[in-house]
Amino acid sequence: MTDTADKAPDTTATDTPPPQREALLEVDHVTLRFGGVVALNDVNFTLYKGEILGLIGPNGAGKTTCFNAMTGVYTPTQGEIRFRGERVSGRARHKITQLGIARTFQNIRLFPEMTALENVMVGADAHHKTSVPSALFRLPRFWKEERSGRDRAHDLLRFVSIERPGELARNLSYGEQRRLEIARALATSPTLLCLDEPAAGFNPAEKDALLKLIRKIRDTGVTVLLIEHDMRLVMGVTDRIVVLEFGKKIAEGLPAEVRDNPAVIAAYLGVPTDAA
Ligand SMILES: Nc1ncnc2c1ncn2[C@@H]1O[C@H](COP(=O)(O)OP(=O)(O)OP(=O)(O)O)[C@@H](O)[C@H]1O
Repeated sequence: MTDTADKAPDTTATDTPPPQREALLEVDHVTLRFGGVVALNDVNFTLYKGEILGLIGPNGAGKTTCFNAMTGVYTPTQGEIRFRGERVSGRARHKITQLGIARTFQNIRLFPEMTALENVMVGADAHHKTSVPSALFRLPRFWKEERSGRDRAHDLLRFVSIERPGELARNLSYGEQRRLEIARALATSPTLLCLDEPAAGFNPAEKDALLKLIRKIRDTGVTVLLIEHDMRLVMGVTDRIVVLEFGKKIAEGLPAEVRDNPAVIAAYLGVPTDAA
């Protein structure tokens, strides 16, 4: 993770839109109010299977609220969110995980006193079929799931380049902890992975490694939704970008289109659109 710090990221991923346009997640005219605050205002976009979609916007634009609405933390005031055609709005969080949506958080939320391996195995539990009696009495199904969960957790740790599965999460480096969160989310075998500012606090070399990891995740067939403030990373890794400002969608398109969009430039520079 040290030799690529100053190289511009490979932007080939931005040249071609995804070949298949099968809708995976539809945010259908979603409005979400917190009292007087309109955190999302008639937001409408579709995430297609197999793509890496960036969700960007200045602080307070509504990005995390949008993630929270997709993952069952909040129910939209108006509109709905559909995943593979099924309504997710208002469903319990664990049901949404079982449908195939996983996420990481802006602030690291690991179990610090558990090992890296155990943290990932907790993620895999979302799909375990072991009944309570089977777990209590250690019936064969329990051991079978325990073993396969452990093997898969080892594979996932290798996938995110964590070499110390037995280390307590709190003893891992900051970068490792962030990657461990990703491994734990992947352990739920998601169809869609939502990453909330995964590069926060990373140095350029760590960002380059993360860019490669996100592509590797997509190459395994997982669709990725990425909230990220680092424009170099966003422009380098996403296929398309949706831009929010004050809860409204102000732009959507290929990274190059979004980068040159006057409304987006104005939103980031904090000047009125017609002055940009
Ligand atoms: N639980 C809540 N109660 C009240 N207001 C909220 C709540 N969550 C978010 N908001 C407000 O909704 C708006 C959107 O916030 P949100 O966190 O979604 O923005 P963001 O784009 O993720 O910002 P950042 O980049 O700073 O994380 C903000 O005005 C915020 O203060």
